[in-house]
Amino acid sequence: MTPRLADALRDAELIHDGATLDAAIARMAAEIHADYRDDDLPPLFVTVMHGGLPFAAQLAFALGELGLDLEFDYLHATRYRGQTTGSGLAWLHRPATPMRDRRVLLVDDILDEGHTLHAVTRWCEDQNAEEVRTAVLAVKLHDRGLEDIEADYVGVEVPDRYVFGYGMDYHEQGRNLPAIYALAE
Ligand SMILES: O=P(O)(O)OC[C@H]1O[C@H](OP(=O)(O)OP(=O)(O)O)[C@H](O)[C@@H]1O
Ligand code: HPA
Repeated sequence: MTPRLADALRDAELIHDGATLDAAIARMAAEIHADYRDDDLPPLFVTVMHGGLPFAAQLAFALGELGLDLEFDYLHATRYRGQTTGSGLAWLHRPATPMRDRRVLLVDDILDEGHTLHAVTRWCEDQNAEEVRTAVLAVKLHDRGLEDIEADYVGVEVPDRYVFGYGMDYHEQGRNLPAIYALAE
């Protein structure tokens, strides 16, 4: 039987509340705006589904308020598939927009071991993107990650525990919680 979100939430620890995440996203938007505002073309803003969706939406509105236009696309690559440990990466959807000579900004919820961002960054580079940058809402603190994988824009840090909320799932539940929680240990 699928574990229930309500049971997990009862014992979970609140790691970052909504106000903290809003502030982190506003700061990231200011950094991104400063880096892209002089470009002729808008950045190709690629949401990594499913987890990146809520963060990407908030970040896109924050950038719109600052006056930075974006061209949207998305990809879906998953290695957790509703589980709490990762395995091989499966591509479920690749972006359709030609990337040649574009500045691509990949937007995801979490950088954990780094395999997902590494693979999707490499794929965009193989499409001859001019540049590929990454924005993640959360980075997990541990030393199991791929070497040399760092996001260009980071919202918050989370402890080395399974976290959920703000896009991240607990057995495909809880993605629309407006805060980040850690499962009880
Ligand atoms: O750094 P990593 O260890 O590779 O983990 C990070 C990835 O894992 C999650 O995706 P998931 O595979 O759960 O797919 P989902 O977004 O559809 O839930 C998350 O959204 C990141 O894309
Ligand atoms: O801690 C996590 N929570 C949710 N999804 C994830 N994908 C990688 N790590 C995590």
